[in-house]
Amino acid sequence: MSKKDSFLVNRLKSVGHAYKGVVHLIKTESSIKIQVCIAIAVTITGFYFDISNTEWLIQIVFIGLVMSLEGMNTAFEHISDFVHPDTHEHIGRIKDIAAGAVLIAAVSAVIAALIIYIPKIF
Ligand SMILES: Nc1ncnc2c1ncn2[C@@H]1O[C@H](COP(=O)(O)OP(=O)(O)OP(=O)(O)O)[C@@H](O)[C@H]1O
Repeated sequence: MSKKDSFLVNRLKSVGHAYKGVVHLIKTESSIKIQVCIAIAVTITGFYFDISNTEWLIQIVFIGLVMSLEGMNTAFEHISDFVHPDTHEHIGRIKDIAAGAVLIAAVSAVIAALIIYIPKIF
């Protein structure tokens, strides 16, 4: 196998691992399931209100941002529970900060959605 082939094969394998991670996340995390439902609902709403290309871009970026941060938050929870299964102040803080990052993105996404849709509804 040439060097180029092995590079491509390795990239494909990495995508496969990442795909497995996404499937695991969706199967096991209730917050991600809710976020997928919200993503589907706002996508339907986007088509209904015929939002502009810029509004689609903002909506897609926020959906990706919230869901990818949720994935990182879950990864932090797994690492925390693995390295320190017992209750510890630092573990609690690490989990709170990771969850806080998701909250910041989610609040920003809600504000962006209000800016996009309120003028179209009223
Ligand atoms: N080992 C621990 N030590 C101290 N506090 C913890 C510990 N585990 C969890 N906590 C506290 O409980 C909160 C919830 O943690 P948990 O791991 O249950 O996440 P969660 O938000 O319920 O996420 P999920 O629904 O994905 O399980 C944390 O943000 C933290 O404040």
